[in-house]
Amino acid sequence: MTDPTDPAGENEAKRLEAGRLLFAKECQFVAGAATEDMLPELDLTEVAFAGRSNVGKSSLVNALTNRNTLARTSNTPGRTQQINFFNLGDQLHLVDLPGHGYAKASKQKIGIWTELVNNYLRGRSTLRRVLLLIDARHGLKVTDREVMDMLDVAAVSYQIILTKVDKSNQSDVKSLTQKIEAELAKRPAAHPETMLTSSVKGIGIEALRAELASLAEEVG
Ligand SMILES: Nc1nc2c(ncn2[C@@H]2O[C@H](COP(=O)(O)OP(=O)(O)OP(=O)(O)O)[C@@H](O)[C@H]2O)c(=O)[nH]1
Ligand SMILES: [Mg+2]
Repeated sequence: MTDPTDPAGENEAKRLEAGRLLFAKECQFVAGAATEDMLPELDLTEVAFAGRSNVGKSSLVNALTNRNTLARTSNTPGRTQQINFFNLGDQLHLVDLPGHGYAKASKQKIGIWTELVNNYLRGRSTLRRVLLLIDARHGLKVTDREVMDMLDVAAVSYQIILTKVDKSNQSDVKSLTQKIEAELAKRPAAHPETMLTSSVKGIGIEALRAELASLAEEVG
């Protein structure tokens, strides 16, 4: 759709180029924190990938950075068991979180991860935005709304990212997006627009790179 404030699409082209440039930079694993005292220094702007187990957080980090094995992925919910930090070109930390909610792990382990993740999300001063990933087939679940409530209370900015859109038909994805936007509109703060992605098909990846580049640039 043509943006009336950018009829020739020049700003959009610039945004996409900034995304391409940022994500062409080297991306390196920095730290895996299983406890709060293992979190790295507060030296870079951070964007965190949150959401239920198996929603595709680690896959999205890999798709964005164009690396198959940077973040480990699996069919089994509960693959990521610590907070993994990746340094992208010394400009941004991409933060891959363990899943909220159901995972094939013990109750005790899930409790420990949930507390670690929630404390990170609520209390990290360099955390610029949380990408809350939602499986496009399933929509918002109780645990997602709990995370949204927590972030609203903590005044942390979050953006809904629908994942695995390759597995749904377009009209279902469209109506889910509208439903989510309507729900977001009732919440206390404004939230960036919901984005649609598929790590497998590469859908929405360029657009999300551009979005994250704009966050990396806004430091200061
Ligand atoms: N079809 C399809 N499958 C996907 C997509 N993204 C991820 N998957 C698959 O979904 C499964 C889970 O992906 P992960 O990236 O490990 O999910 P996660 O959210 O990191 O999971 P946890 O670390 O367990 O919380 C894997 O089998 C992926 O191959 C996608 O866009 N499309
Ligand atoms: Mg993972």
